[in-house]
Amino acid sequence: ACSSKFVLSQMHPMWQGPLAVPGGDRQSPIDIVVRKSIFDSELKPLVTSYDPRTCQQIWNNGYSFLVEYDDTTDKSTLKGGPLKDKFRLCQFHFHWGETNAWGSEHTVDRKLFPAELHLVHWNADKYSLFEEAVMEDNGLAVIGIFLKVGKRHEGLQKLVDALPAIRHKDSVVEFNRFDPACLLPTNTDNYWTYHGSLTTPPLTESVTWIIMKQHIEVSHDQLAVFRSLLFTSAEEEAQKSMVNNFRVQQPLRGRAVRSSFI
Ligand SMILES: NS(=O)(=O)c1c(F)cccc1F
Ligand SMILES: [Zn+2]
Repeated sequence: ACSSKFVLSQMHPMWQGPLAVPGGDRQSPIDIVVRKSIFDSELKPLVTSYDPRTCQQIWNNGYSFLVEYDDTTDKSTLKGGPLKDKFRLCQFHFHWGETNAWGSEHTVDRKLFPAELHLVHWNADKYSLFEEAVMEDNGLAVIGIFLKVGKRHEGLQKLVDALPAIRHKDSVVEFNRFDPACLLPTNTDNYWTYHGSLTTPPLTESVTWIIMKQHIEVSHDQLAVFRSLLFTSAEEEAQKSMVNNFRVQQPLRGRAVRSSFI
């Protein structure tokens, strides 16, 4: 699975990261200005094919919590949409705030959501490992899904129930048979797409972002459990609650944001 050692390299909750990234003209996240996005009729519907049996573990990496999948075969894949190649799911994780007023990384016409889900995939047609793909400009495809507070998300509850076991940084528990498809919105045909970067170190500009127009709903209590996680390990004295683990928005630098819908 794609061990996100990359994310380990930063600890600070309101991580701002290096001010300038070498050649950083396609950084993420960004604000999506709807009226400036360009409808592209060539954009296809997304094709996801996820096998819950490839779900392996859930762990706290000191920045977010990750659900990791076995990406040694083509069992859980993403294709279609803006993508030419077939991508393998390696992990999904979230970003959230200390209150419901903010927490997402991307925004839509400056609208902030309380949280954002990222499903991370790498280009298995061109590369053989996540660690390799992450350095290439067509290496990764990340689906971004906004969370809103509302009714309880039944599918998410299994994941929420596992969080107390990984309260501290570097804790991991076995986690099987979770189908990430249950976290997708009902409509996955409407999305924005643009070329960007990882939003955590090493910030490599290797990501085709696919941001869903339709959000999913989770309950206030489910989100509160996210905030019960800690940035700090069991050994550390001061416990810091894991909140505001999002990056600040980055300049568009002339990039086009395309939409799959009018
Ligand atoms: N946030 S993000 O989706 O850009 C991301 C990745 F794609 C890969 C690893 C860590 C990470 F945080
Ligand atoms: Zn992310």
